Amino acid sequence: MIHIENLVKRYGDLIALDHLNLDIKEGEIFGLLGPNGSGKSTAIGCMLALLKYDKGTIQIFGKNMTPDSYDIKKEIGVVMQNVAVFHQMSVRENVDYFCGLYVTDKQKRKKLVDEALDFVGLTEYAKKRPGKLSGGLLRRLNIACGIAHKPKLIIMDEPTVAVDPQSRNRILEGILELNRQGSTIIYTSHYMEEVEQICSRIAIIDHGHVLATGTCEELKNMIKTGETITIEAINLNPETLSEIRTMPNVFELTYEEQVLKIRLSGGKHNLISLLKYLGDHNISFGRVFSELPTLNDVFLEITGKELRD
Ligand SMILES: Nc1ncnc2c1ncn2[C@@H]1O[C@H](COP(=O)(O)OP(=O)(O)OP(=O)(O)O)[C@@H](O)[C@H]1O
Repeated sequence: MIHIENLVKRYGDLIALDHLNLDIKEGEIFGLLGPNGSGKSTAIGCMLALLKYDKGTIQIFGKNMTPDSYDIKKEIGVVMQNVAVFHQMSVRENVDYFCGLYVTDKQKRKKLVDEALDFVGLTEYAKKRPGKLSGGLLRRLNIACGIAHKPKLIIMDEPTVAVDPQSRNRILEGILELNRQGSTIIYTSHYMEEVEQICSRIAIIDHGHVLATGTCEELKNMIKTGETITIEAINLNPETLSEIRTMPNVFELTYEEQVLKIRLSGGKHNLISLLKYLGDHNISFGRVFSELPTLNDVFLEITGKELRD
């Protein structure tokens, strides 16, 4: 559905996209995951031909995307990071206006607008002005405006930023439903939990470059970390730390602010062995956590820094 090859975009001296390559298939919810400033919004702007780029090609539905590719654009729905609605119009009039850019038949549009309002749970607010809506409801209105014309491809740029948990869940559920109804979705976020929850495939990007692509499982299998064990323990001495470091499967150990963090490369019964070691050496400890790898671990291993930074 989308093929992006060697995309380069500069803002003056800054290289925002550095030979970005992406292939997105029909039916996917494709996550673009990267920290702030990694180039997600710029990539979207280029895909939509809203930004000029310096090098590379972008094909959507098998055709080159250009600013006047109206046949392609009418099949795309966009939900941008910043809420863009008209405050002097009602909720319903806003959705009707944006839907009207694609659908001229009034009867057909009425049905689509009703469906979109119902879909985002704003039917009861239809006559209200956007200024009367909470932040979460405003985001839902932004989504209704972008999807009412039932596009084949929906591009969402961080639609849940600064949204309360209830609206966030509603938005994520809505995205899954849109996908079930047949839309392919591109979803950008720096929240790894969201991406993990809804995306069928993910590209991790940093500095305008794709670092890894795959399903969540595939990405986690690319890294050495199989398990991370965290133990609260006070005043561990260097001898203890070096003994733990030599235990089977341990490949990294840190001890900061009385918290011991051990990364292990797979293996079984790691936690039991560690607790036995602490017990045998009369070392008292507080809370203990064992975690399977997250997308943050994938990012950390590839870049050496946290996704949350
Ligand atoms: N109009 C602009 N002029 C100059 N630099 C820009 C412009 N827009 C973005 N940048 C820079 O390009 C880089 C990529 O930014 P971009 O907004 O695409 O990243 P992002 O991953 O979408 O981040 P965020 O989640 O914060 O929106 C950043 O270094 C950013 O400061």
